[in-house]
Amino acid sequence: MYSPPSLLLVLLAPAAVTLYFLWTFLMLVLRQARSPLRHLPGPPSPSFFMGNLREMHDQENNGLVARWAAAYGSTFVYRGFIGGCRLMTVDPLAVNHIMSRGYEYPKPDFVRDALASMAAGYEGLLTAEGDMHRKQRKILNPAFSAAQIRSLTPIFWEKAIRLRDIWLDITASPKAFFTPVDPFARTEAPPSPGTADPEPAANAPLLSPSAVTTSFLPNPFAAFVPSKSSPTIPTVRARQPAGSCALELASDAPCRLDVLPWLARAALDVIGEAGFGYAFHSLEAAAERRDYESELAQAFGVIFGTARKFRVMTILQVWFPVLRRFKRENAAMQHAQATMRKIGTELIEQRRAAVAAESEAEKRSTIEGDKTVFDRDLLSVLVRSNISEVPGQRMSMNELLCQISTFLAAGHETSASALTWTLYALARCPSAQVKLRAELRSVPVPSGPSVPVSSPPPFQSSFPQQPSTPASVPSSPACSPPSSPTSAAAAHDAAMAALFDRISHLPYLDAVVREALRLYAPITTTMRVATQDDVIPVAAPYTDRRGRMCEEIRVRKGDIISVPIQAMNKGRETWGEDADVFRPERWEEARHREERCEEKGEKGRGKHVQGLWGNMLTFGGGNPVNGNRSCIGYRFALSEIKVFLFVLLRDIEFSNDSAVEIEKKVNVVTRPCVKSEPHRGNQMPLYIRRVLRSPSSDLRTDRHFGVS
Ligand code: HEM
Repeated sequence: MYSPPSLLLVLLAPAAVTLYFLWTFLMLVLRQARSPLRHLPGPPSPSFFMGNLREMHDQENNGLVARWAAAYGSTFVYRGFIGGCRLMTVDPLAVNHIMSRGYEYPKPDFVRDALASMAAGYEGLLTAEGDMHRKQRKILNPAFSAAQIRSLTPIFWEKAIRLRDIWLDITASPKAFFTPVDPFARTEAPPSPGTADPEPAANAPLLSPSAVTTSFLPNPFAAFVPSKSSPTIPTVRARQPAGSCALELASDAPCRLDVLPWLARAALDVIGEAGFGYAFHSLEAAAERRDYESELAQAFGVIFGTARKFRVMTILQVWFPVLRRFKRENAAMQHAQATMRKIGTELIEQRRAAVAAESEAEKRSTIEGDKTVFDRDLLSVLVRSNISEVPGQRMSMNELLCQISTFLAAGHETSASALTWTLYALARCPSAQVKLRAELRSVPVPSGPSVPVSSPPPFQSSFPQQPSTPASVPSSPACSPPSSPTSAAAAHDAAMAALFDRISHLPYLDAVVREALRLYAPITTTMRVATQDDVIPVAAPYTDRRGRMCEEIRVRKGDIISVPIQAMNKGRETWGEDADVFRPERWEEARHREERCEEKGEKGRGKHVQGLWGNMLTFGGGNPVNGNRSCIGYRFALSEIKVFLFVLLRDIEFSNDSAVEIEKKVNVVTRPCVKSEPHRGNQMPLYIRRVLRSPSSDLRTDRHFGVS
């Protein structure tokens, strides 16, 4: 029976709530006022409420961090909400100290919250902290070993070849093609169904979703717009790009193509199959202009794509954690999350059965003295950890489901962004492109009869998938003629594996990838919070606001720290006066310098930043003992990028229209935008054309779309 709340309760409840808010606010203001960071130099704050956050919105295009560093030194503070000081440092020693203490300097709660909505919770590798993270990292590491990544390369080859063939088809008949909807274009308001014009005039405004970015909160990745309700966007226009030069003998007129959605789709297909044996068929869906996407792709898009607008509530949730419980989730989001869970569970169950069967077979083969290679692909690793009886190696079902979302998200948009910017850099630097193509073409590729590529069996869902067509590439001429499909496949795999090894060590390809990832780091900034008072060493002493010379940075528990990855990758002290210029040769020069030093028995120049890769922070940094938060998928990404560049660049010439100004828009991942067309959202229009004397028959795939 309903009993009315007592009057005392009615009076006390609002008072308690008010007290909570006042107390929390007071504590926050007090904490900020007592932070030793307040003594550090830094730019003036244009707004009490927003601090410098609005200024930072466009920091990747206006060199803000470099300007601040020039004005205030390598270590300074900027202001966050209600004037809170946030540390920003480009000092390598300080950055190493922070990044190598992943558990003492975790991601701030508001960053974790934003990532958690993308990674479906707090139990994925991106969002887990402390012991849970340590355990997960240990379990997952084998799935990202060099040998394991090598075994995934057939999928990279297949997708790269498919994309190349689609693009070559486009160069052959540009009018027949349309730019697909970017599966991860951030949308503000999805266009209403039925507005799509299948063949609008070439100069018609593009009905692209408009971009929404917030620089102060790392928003979950982006929006998937099911093509049913989305416009088809014609950006293929036969027009000579201003300032383009004939790089080599090229056929056809160059046609304008928004490469971003194609690369996003290719990368999604790669991580789906390589990570979980799930065939998104995202490239095919676009190439065949199908009006449906896979069930998981749709759900994925809704979850990651809900554009997070700047709301007062968002800020309040940063200050008052209790408000985070009142996050609204609409019906579409709930449905998408349920779908993700359902498919995730099905994927896991399917693989669990396979792993159990394999386990039995292994037991038998051990008895018989035979040796079975145990699968180490990501999903199998996850599933095995779920059934493990060792507590330290066991992940719960919820952790498993979080990892699926985490890796789908973390593993595809970053790679797509990296590839997009690399093509852009090469389009703007014809000499580098020609040099790279010459190197790539100097590598003989296997030729011969087509044989099926061995890739993980596609996941069977209720989604009306196309029958999976295995990619085919020729087997190596060096191999003896295949006597059976199995031996032919093995021969082919061996030939392609050898080709992969070869391209992994191509010096100019490596230099191009490094230089592109230096200048166009897909993740431009990361944030950390101090969990205890600490003293951070610096390489360059600085003068604080009181005129004192400081040789360290004092931080207090709760202080927020920004690590400007991109700005550090462009630091003149490390990279020289031409740090802003795309010049792959700098990597060759550095290598020669190091070789000379080694010959003389001297130590090299030494690392400036102990980043995971190439002295850069592009893939983050970390220390296995005290919290390794560096990118677990960096080998995966580098292999994927190199294979795609190898396949695409050999046959296709890329150029750009120098009148079209491209800007960076940061939304966790850095994506391109045309400055004069912000309403069109993220895009990267380039001009492509087939390079003549193309060895396009060298690397082939059984295409079930397009023309030859
Ligand atoms: C060019 C491509 C990529 C770039 C530039 C990149 C960059 C990064 C960076 C900077 C971090 C650290 C973030 C931080 O500390 O705040 C990170 C973490 C991570 N990356 Fe990547 N990533 C790429 C590709 C991938 C791929 C392909 C995968 C998976 C297949 C992946 C999975 C992850 C995961 C799971 C984490 C979290 C690791 C942890 O906290 O232990 N990334 N990535």
